[in-house]
Amino acid sequence: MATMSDHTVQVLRGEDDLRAAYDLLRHGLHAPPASAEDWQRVRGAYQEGNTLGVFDDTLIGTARFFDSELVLPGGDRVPMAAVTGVAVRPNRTRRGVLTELMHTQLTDLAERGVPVAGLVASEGLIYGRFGYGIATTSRSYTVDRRRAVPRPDLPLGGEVELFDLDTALEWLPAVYRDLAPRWPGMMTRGRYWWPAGGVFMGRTENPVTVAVHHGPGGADGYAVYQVDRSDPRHGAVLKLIDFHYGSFSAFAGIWRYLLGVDLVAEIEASARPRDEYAELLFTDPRAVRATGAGDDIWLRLVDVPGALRARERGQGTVVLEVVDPLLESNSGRYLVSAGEVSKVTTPAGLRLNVDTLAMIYLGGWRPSALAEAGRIEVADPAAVVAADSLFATRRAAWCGTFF
Ligand SMILES: CC(=O)SCCNC(=O)CCNC(=O)[C@H](O)C(C)(C)COP(=O)(O)OP(=O)(O)OC[C@H]1O[C@@H](n2cnc3c(N)ncnc32)[C@H](O)[C@@H]1OP(=O)(O)O
Repeated sequence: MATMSDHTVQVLRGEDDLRAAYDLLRHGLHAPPASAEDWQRVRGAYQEGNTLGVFDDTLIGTARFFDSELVLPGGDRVPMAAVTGVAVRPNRTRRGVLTELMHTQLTDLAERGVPVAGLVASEGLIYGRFGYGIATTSRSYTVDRRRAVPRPDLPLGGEVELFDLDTALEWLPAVYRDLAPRWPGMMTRGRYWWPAGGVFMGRTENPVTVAVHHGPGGADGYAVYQVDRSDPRHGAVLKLIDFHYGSFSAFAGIWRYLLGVDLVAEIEASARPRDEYAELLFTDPRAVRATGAGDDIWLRLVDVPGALRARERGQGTVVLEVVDPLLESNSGRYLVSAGEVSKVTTPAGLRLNVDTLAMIYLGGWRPSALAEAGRIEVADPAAVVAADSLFATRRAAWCGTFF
């Protein structure tokens, strides 16, 4: 495909090469080599033609993606390349191997016409230079079970049924698919997500339970969890591994169930939506304690005008000058309003890099905050006000899917 002086980048197709790519990833992440059984489970996540390998005398770098769809403000979806499996052999880092991979992958995605790419970053310094920006964020919280009493006005919720993980994995894909997505930034989980997603959910010594909530129309939410009893001084901690629902009533119903699980002192909810207000559930809002916050999904707008057109936009008109050194055809000035996105030659009110555009794309950050921080150059102060209103969303953006 592409060559550097001492590297070649290729699409990996053979079974041995794909397995080597998975082992290289595990090595890079300091995980032990995969057993034959692990590999058999994860193999299905490798979508044909989407895994790159860099070689010198051996495989020294890899990256792959699988097809997904991103839920946009307004509810429409766009195809998203979900990028994952990125690693460079530890004795070959910092000599441009990832750069080569990212350039090859993004050029390929642009040729395929994929409008956006997304990833979950292992570190914060890696992906900005390739045009990725933090598009969604999350907060983590714990609930003190003994203090958490449901408010009397809380919806009652429905019945909860319990399953072990292997049984649940047979139909959980359909439950997740049929839930109404509540947050911009959520993604579809197709057949290439579940093999690795299932392994990820089961990665604990403790039994994993799946609680499925049934509302009037059938399954409308579920919580995958494990209970950790390793610290007897604190009592057991129920840890949510995957938690999705299509309505507030399902949210409340699942919480009612979780509060009833015996021996549990605390319930830990990690990487949840910033506006998932568990505080609203309980008579004492301080039963909920925020324990952290962080970046969730990073996005790369591969086709800037296509991506901008696809999302619902608020009131206002602004001319944005976008700078994209890696995918040059994105660079230029765009008039953006509720009804129009078009390339123009008129002066721009705001100038920003493509990674910063990804940060405002799902409403995850306010343009005015980014302007204040120097991430957006302001030629016309009125353009900041317009951009705030154009890109605002009703709910905080959240992805909630690990890959
Ligand atoms: C989506 C996912 O899969 S996330 C998982 C990512 N993988 C991992 O974290 C596994 C462990 N890490 C690695 O395998 C490698 O260090 C990688 C893939 C992160 C980086 O690969 P490299 O080949 O070293 O990157 P490359 O040499 O192209 O670096 C390009 C630039 O980014 C910088 N950079 C790369 N990785 C990092 C990092 N982790 N921290 C800080 N800077 C970094 C380099 O210093 C370089 O900067 P420069 O151009 O100013 O010199």
